[in-house]
Amino acid sequence: MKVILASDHGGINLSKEIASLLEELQVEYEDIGCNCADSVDYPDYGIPAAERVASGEFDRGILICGTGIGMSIAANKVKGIRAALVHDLFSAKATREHNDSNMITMGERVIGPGLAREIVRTWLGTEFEGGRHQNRIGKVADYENK
Ligand SMILES: O=C(CO)[C@H](O)[C@H](O)[C@H](O)COP(=O)(O)O
Repeated sequence: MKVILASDHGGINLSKEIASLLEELQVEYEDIGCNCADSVDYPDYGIPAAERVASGEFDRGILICGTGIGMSIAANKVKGIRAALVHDLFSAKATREHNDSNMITMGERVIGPGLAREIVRTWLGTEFEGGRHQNRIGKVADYENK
């Protein structure tokens, strides 16, 4: 599995934590930044990351900002992206099983690194259930393709 990782300045510390988790798990990943202390704009990182998931270059993406909300809004504008804002373990599992989410977003100002690491571990390790959920995400895709 190939994962793309991105953050704005509000998510930089958590992003480094998640990068080290991906290394521990031996997951192939690319960190596209921001890797900076300066204030930046989350769409400048979230949208390019989402485009690279939508194109098939990466299987999954992890986006981090202060709240996770800005990154979620931005990523979900990209056709083919199902980005879930996740701050608990139940949602991390459910959004893979039910939504086949291909990106998650988290907020460094919302949760600590221990929970964030468990969320990523759970999300990466959970399969989509298909069935009735396939019909539902299909309806979203149909709307997106109109
Ligand atoms: O978009 C966001 C809020 O939904 C992100 O959390 C940003 O990281 C946040 O807005 C950045 O805020 P700052 O005051 O410019 O650091």
